[in-house]
Amino acid sequence: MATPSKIHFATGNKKKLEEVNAILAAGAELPFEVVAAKLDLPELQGEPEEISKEKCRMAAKMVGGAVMVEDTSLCFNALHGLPGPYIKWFLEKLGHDGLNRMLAGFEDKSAYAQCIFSYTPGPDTEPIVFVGRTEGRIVQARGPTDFGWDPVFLPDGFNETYAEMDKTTKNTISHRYRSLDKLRAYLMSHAASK
Ligand SMILES: O=P(O)(O)OP(=O)(O)OP(=O)(O)OC[C@H]1O[C@@H](n2cnc3c(O)ncnc32)[C@H](O)[C@@H]1O
Ligand SMILES: [Mg+2]
Repeated sequence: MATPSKIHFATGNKKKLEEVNAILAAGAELPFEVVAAKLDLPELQGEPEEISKEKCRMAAKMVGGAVMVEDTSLCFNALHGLPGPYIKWFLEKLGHDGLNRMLAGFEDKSAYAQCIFSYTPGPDTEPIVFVGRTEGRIVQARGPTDFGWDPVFLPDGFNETYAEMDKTTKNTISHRYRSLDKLRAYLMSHAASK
């Protein structure tokens, strides 16, 4: 189905919205407009791709139009991918220090951040999924604490945590950038030619 002129980004997270806007603004001019829909969507459980699609279907019903949603996981390799989609609660209950302590008994501190965008042009269409990953490791918290687990995630190839680095740098290497870039390419290639 052709890309509509207006797509709702359904999220309750202001920081995600800021990054999505910044990432999209840094690229080519878009043939569609992204508008924020502050919906309080349930935190579903299950496999990440299924969670994301179901959330997208629910949001599309609520807004009655085209929707994109996004879910972010933080996966520790020593724990076979956990906390994964449950990172929100682990962070809330344990804090940055607790996330480090979870890995205290393991030599392997490697982790990856994963972002899944789902998009649907409307409530009656099956959502499609775009996955982006950034590899790194878990370190003691460094940098500003205004966005989730940014202070404890050190992306591979960098000496600064997500929290310490420039926003513009994070937005060219992040899990969010990598999945949103795929969604953007899809939307651009499906835009009706004028
Ligand atoms: O309404 P939604 O879009 O679901 O927003 P949310 O805050 O509930 O977000 P998630 O369900 O995706 O949960 C992911 C958790 O990881 C945090 N998070 C998401 N993206 C992040 C990023 O790029 N850096 C650090 N923390 C992030 C976020 O604050 C949550 O605690
Ligand atoms: Mg959520």
